[in-house]
Amino acid sequence: MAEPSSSLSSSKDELIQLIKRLGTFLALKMSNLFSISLQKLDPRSVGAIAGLAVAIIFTYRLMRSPATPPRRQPKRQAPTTSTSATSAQSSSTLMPSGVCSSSEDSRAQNVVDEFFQPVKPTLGQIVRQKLSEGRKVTCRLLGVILEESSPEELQIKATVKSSVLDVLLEITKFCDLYLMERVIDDESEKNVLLALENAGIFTSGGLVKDKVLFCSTENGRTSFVRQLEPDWHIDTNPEIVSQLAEYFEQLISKRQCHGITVKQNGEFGKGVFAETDFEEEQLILKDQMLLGAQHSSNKIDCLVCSYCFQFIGSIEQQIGRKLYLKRLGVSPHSGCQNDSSDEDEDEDEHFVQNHHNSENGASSSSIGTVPLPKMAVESLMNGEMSLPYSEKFPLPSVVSCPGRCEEPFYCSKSCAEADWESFHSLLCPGEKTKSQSREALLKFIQHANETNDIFLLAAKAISFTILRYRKLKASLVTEHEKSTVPSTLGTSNLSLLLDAWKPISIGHKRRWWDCVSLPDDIDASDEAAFRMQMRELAFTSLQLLKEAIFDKECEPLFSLEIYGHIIGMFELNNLDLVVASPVEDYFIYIDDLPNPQKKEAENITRPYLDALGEDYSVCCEGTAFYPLQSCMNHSCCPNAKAFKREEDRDGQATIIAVRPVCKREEINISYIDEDLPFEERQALLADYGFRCRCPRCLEEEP
Ligand SMILES: C[S@@+](CC[C@H](N)C(=O)[O-])C[C@H]1O[C@@H](n2cnc3c(N)ncnc32)[C@H](O)[C@@H]1O
Repeated sequence: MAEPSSSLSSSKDELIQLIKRLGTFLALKMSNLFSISLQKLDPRSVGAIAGLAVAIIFTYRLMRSPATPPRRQPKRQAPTTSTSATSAQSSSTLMPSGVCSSSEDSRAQNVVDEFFQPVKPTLGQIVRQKLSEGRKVTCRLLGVILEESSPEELQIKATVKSSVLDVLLEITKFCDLYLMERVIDDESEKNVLLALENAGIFTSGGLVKDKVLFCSTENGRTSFVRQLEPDWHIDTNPEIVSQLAEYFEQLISKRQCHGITVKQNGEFGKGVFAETDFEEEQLILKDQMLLGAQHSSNKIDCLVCSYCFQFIGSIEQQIGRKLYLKRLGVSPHSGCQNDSSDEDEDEDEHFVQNHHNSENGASSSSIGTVPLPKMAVESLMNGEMSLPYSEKFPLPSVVSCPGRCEEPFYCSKSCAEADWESFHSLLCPGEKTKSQSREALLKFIQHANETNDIFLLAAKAISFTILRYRKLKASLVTEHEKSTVPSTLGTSNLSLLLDAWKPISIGHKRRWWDCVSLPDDIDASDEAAFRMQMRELAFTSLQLLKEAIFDKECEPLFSLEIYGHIIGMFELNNLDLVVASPVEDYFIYIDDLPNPQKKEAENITRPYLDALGEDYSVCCEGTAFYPLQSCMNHSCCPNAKAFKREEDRDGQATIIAVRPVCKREEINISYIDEDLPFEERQALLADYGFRCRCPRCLEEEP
């Protein structure tokens, strides 16, 4: 074994100093790294590893997900999202994709490496081991890759540390590496790029210039990291690491749920942990959704506020509207209508007949729907007719869209304004829209309704980010106008966009077409072609959206990569949005009345109940992304569940303890029906990209 060189001893001194300054955990981590390098590597490599070790001290393990999730058939049990769109499933048009990703190449390389395991591990193997097979790494430049330690120095020159070059090149071989730094001016950017170029990082290593990112603030770096979601981030500034946790602290304090915290769970990314003890059935968290949408097909059944998702109007309006739309034959997908005017006379006949039946105590509600005459339906809709005891179930009155489009309705002016400000102003096909083309918008909406309504939620995510970006920019302009400090405007558009994207960046993501579960009717041999079709479907949807709301300053948002990751985030994180219907409560109330009130009330309500048929009261159904709940990991023996109580009548997610939870315990929910047998559970969880190793699974594993 070669002797340590002098550069090695100075690196060793540097490490000893750092070990003294830092806590036991970090010291252990670093000394492990160092001891391997001392024993197995030649001096040059030892110097390189030691150089990187200085940086790794402040690494932050981020959002780690398994590199190659095992994929199985079938499926998630209750896909809250998207998944596969019907129009894209026809096997006759399936084409093999023939695509081989760079990550597949590097995986192949890994296998080869492992097969021919040399006696001494190579530098590549050690780096890989240290990064625990992480596939994406972000790293700051100052003090880690570069000799310089301040942005001011970069204005004059930039010098790549020779001691880290080998490790850096090694990382670029199997990881997606992004380098980032705060710079003061364009000259600094040029100096950095030149230094990296001269060091051969763009030629010998796999790095491209686009992956060297510059921002004008320290916060910008945090935003980059959030956006890129690396497995590892390497930094010299411990504040950056703590900033990454700050967002969740703010959310927790806003929701006034002080009993929890979000931190790395040490195995599979973020997790939610108890900060206090919880009793069985105690509320752990009420999480306000970040993005949510009612399913298109559910809009006929329930009229809800498009922002908070509570039922609106009145019991009469809920029933009348549903019967009215049913009469018109409105299809949730096409919005098409059948002319039913000729049938009115027949229906009057039915109504009389049915009314008699109900007076005789006969019920047809379980047999099928019995249509009502037009007038009876319309008088319910327009408030002329009121149902007995409906005043016991008051609902907020309906507020229309401020942009004067036909569709979203709200429970209050404040919800209407909040929706307008956050999402809808860009997506409104009404006359006051802020989109660039109402026609294009209508085409996008129609395409989503005909294929997959998850695209409507993805559009919300993009609109949300653009509108946030514009607000952030406007507030910067206002600040600049007030102050005499030189403006940083113009140099920081990307960092501003990343700030706007921050709330969405935190969700665990994979590309939709890579993680969407394979539908039952698609043969495993057609999987590649199916995934290709999903990608193409997303591409078409994105083009339509682009025509409607494209914004040059937010161009990165309109890439297929981002669009795919947004939808993939819904796939892996979303909860079903469920709000119970007050119509059900109403009919139960009538049924529970004592006689003779019950009989009198039923004489009026029975025809409506019969006309509604079996699905007389349907919940509001949709899908939503919840920022805190989405950090909860899965267990087949969970200590919590997402559960709507009687009083939870809006779109918030409610997480309840299912057994006593102790302080510092991780809060787990089950993503699937945990009563299923072991193999079925694992098959369903494969769609989330992991194999469960909770205590129950370990015990039940054959
Ligand atoms: C809803 S997210 C949970 C939060 C996630 N850990 C993060 O960092 O954002 C779901 C993802 O977390 C990971 N995950 C959750 N529970 C897990 C478990 N029991 N074992 C392994 N990975 C898990 C999987 O990658 C899954 O797709």
